[in-house]
Formats: sequence, C-alpha cells, structure tokens
Amino acid sequence: MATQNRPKVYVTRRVPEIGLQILSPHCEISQWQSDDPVASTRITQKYKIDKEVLEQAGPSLRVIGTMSVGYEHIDLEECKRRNISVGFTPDVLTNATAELTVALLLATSRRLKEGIQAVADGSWGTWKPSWLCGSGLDGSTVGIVGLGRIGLAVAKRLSPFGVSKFLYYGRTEKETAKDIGAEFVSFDSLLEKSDFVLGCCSLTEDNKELFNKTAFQKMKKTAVFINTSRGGLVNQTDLYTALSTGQIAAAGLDVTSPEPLPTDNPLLTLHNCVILPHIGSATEKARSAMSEVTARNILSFLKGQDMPSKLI
Ligand SMILES: O=C(O)[C@H](O)CO
Repeated sequence: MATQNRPKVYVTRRVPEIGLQILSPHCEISQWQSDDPVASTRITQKYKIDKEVLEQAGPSLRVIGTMSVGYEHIDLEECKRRNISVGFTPDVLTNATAELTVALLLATSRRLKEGIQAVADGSWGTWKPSWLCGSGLDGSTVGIVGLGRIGLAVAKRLSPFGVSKFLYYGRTEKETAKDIGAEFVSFDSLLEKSDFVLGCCSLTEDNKELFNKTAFQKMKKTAVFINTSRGGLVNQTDLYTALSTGQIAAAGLDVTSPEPLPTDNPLLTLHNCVILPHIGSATEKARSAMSEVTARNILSFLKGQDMPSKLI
C-alpha cells in the first residue's frame, strides 16, 4: 500500500515489539516513546480515553485497541456515539493474573511480609512454637466473588493445595463451576463461611465498594481477603479498620484506589496487609500476547474483518 494511503496508528506507550511488527507492514505507526501515558501537550496526561480525548483525536479516529482486559478507562458510550470500535485483550492474561492471585494469597496467609521483615531487622530469634503462624489452604473454604475466567483459573490452581470447598457469588450461576465443584451462594453466606475471600469480579456501577464495613464485619476473624480485580471494589478506610482492629486476619491487594497508592496511605503501615503495584498480568508472555491481540484487533478492523476480541 502506498505510504500516504496507509492508515495511521498512534501507539500511546512503549509496548512489546510483537504488536508493532504486526501493524507496521500495513500502517503508518507513530508512538509515544515512554512507558508512561502520553503527556498532556499531545493527547492526555490521564490514563483515560474520555470525551475530551476523543474530541481532540477528531473524526478520523475509527478504532481503539486497549492493551488490557479492563476497560473502565474508556468512555464506551462516547465511543458508540462516535461510531468508534474498541478491542480489548481478555483470555491472554488470565493465567498470569490467576498465578499472581495465588502468590498474594500465600504471601498474605503465611505472613511472608512479617517473615521477610523479621529476617531483615534481626527480630528473628530462637524457634518459637507460635511465631508467625498463619492459616494454610489445606481443608479451607475459599469464596470467590466473580467466577469468570480469572476466578475459575484461580480456583483450579488452588485446588491441589487441599481446599475442601469452593463457594462463589456473582450475577449468575456458572456452568463452569462444576469443573471445581463450586457452590453458588449469597454474598453474605460467602462472607460468613469463607476462610479466604477473593475479589475476582470486574468493577461495575453496582459493585463499587462492595467490600465495605458491613462486608468485613460478616467475615470470619481469621479470614484473609484478596483483591486482584479493581481497587474500586473496596472501601479502603473500612478495610484499614477491619485489619487494624482484628475484624479480619489479613489482606492482599494487587489493585488499589487510587493507583499508584500514595505512600502515606495508612494501609501501608499494617503488617497484615500486602500491597502490590497492579502486576497481575506482568509476565513477559502475557504482555507480549496482549500486545499481539491488540495489534490483531486493530488490523482486523482495518481490513474490515471481525476483531478477535471486540468490546464494541
Ligand atoms: O485490565 C487489565 O488488563 C489489567 O488489570 C491490567 O491493567
């Protein structure tokens, strides 16, 4: 295709090379050469594709490919209104995110943060029978809020640890729950019965701060809460109270609100709260696959074909 007729693709970050290799024979690519979002002088400083950004992009913008499974940063209604298609990257990050969820659960329940700290600060003394005892998964009940792709992948990974029961809650019962023998229960019942409560659902208008004071009060005092979905699911002030007053035993978060979490956030002072910087999908394999799917979404659209993973 002659250079002047080639569609223009603007890549808003540095991304794994594969995506660029797929697009470059067909498109004219320009790229923001940074790992950080595009600066305000160009398109936007916010990690958001909202009305203002779409307005600045103008009517020639036909397709957006987000290199993520989450899409709360995109104003889909505004995209629909402007007849802009949007592709995303489900599936390819499921395994990586499930793995990180398991890592966070083990780190939290087996009190690794305190253990690492004790080794570093010299408070590791003689062997003590009750020191740093956590709760293991063997014989436990695991409650999953949102048994979608990631929730199911987490359960499959946890099963060999000897979990005795999986409970789940969500909008609908899932056929796939049979794969892990999971029982569909009410939210309250899940909170009351689970030793581990995992937030694996996507964030919607209806489930904002679902994990709040009322929810934490219903959990067991020994419960461990994990969230690898979105920070907006949790009322962090209530979580701080629950963790600091012994309402629940521990929490592990890969997502917070806001992100990055300010370094003076009280949650960071707690020994029983492990916080990671939203690295659920951060494996080389997952990020390359996400780059590839994003490029294939865009290219398929440009060729008039169905996108492999289309949102709208
Ligand atoms: O939505 C996603 O893809 C992950 O949470 C990374 O942002």
